[in-house]
Amino acid sequence: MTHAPENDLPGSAAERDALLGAVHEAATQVRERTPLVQCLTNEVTVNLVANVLLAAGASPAMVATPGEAEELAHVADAVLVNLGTMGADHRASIRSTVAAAEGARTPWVLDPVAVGVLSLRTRLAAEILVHTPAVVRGNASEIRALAGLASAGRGVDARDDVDDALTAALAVAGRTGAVVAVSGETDLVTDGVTVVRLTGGDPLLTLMTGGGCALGGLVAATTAVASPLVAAVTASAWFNAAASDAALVASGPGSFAAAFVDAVHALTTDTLVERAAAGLRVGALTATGARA
Ligand SMILES: Nc1ncnc2c1ncn2[C@@H]1O[C@H](COP(=O)(O)OP(=O)(O)OP(=O)(O)O)[C@@H](O)[C@H]1O
Ligand SMILES: Cc1ncsc1CCO
Ligand SMILES: [Mg+2]
Repeated sequence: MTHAPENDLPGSAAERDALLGAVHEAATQVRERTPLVQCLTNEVTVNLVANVLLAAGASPAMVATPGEAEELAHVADAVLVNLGTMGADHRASIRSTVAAAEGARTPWVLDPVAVGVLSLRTRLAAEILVHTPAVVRGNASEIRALAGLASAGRGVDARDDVDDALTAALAVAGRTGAVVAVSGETDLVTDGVTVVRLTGGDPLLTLMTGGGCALGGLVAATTAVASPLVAAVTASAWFNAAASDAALVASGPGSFAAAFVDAVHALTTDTLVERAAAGLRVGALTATGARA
């Protein structure tokens, strides 16, 4: 079932306050519990993903070799699966690891990099989506492609608008049971009923390779300590606030990347929630488009 974006109606102040409280608790728990996040990520951005996870307070493990990746999925607190580069070993590990994570009830997050552009990864994404991911996190073009809608995607970067992806996000959430998080100038997070939009951040995030990949990593870390919806909202808010802080001191994309990792680390949970409150809108849908 799909919904028109205009059927997404504003939520109450109480719902918004409850979500902000849950964001505070989730960020606190990431730092207190240091979740072990197994990352099957791409060769381009692996270092940034690990550094952002460490800066946030999580413990990354880039364990992606067939034969041991599925073993760690039983022990890890969460798993990130990123389709950015598609070597044969990576594909084999992804298949066995998502099955292991599902069996062990370890939450896992899919980042469907460039799905819709290339058929090998598009087929792999469809194949693994049946293994109950907690969150699917991608840009608007990727989420549209996952839903089987026409997408303007050409490479790893989005060519579609986040608001155009709401219908697609709802379709993917309905089909997989996952929370869907769409990143862009405004981020959108939905479980198929609640729709959260977050503004903030900085365009410099798009000139640093791996912004989306690292966001997927932080979403995964947070699924270890919070519900998938709260995890995706917390990670998005954390990125938006840290990017704004980093942009104040950076002189370009290179220094921004270093400043961004510093800002992820420096952000207090109180400040994170204050900044999230300034850029967060909560809405809800029902099957008929009426207020839930
Ligand atoms: N125009 C923008 N202004 C502010 N923040 C943005 C903008 N575009 C994207 N972002 C932020 O950048 C981060 C990464 O999102 P993006 O949509 O670029 O992911 P992606 O396309 O998957 O990136 P990647 O290149 O890592 O694959 C998110 O936190 C998002 O909110
Ligand atoms: C640039 C690039 N190419 C394959 S994966 C990747 C990182 C952004 O998704
Ligand atoms: Mg991406």
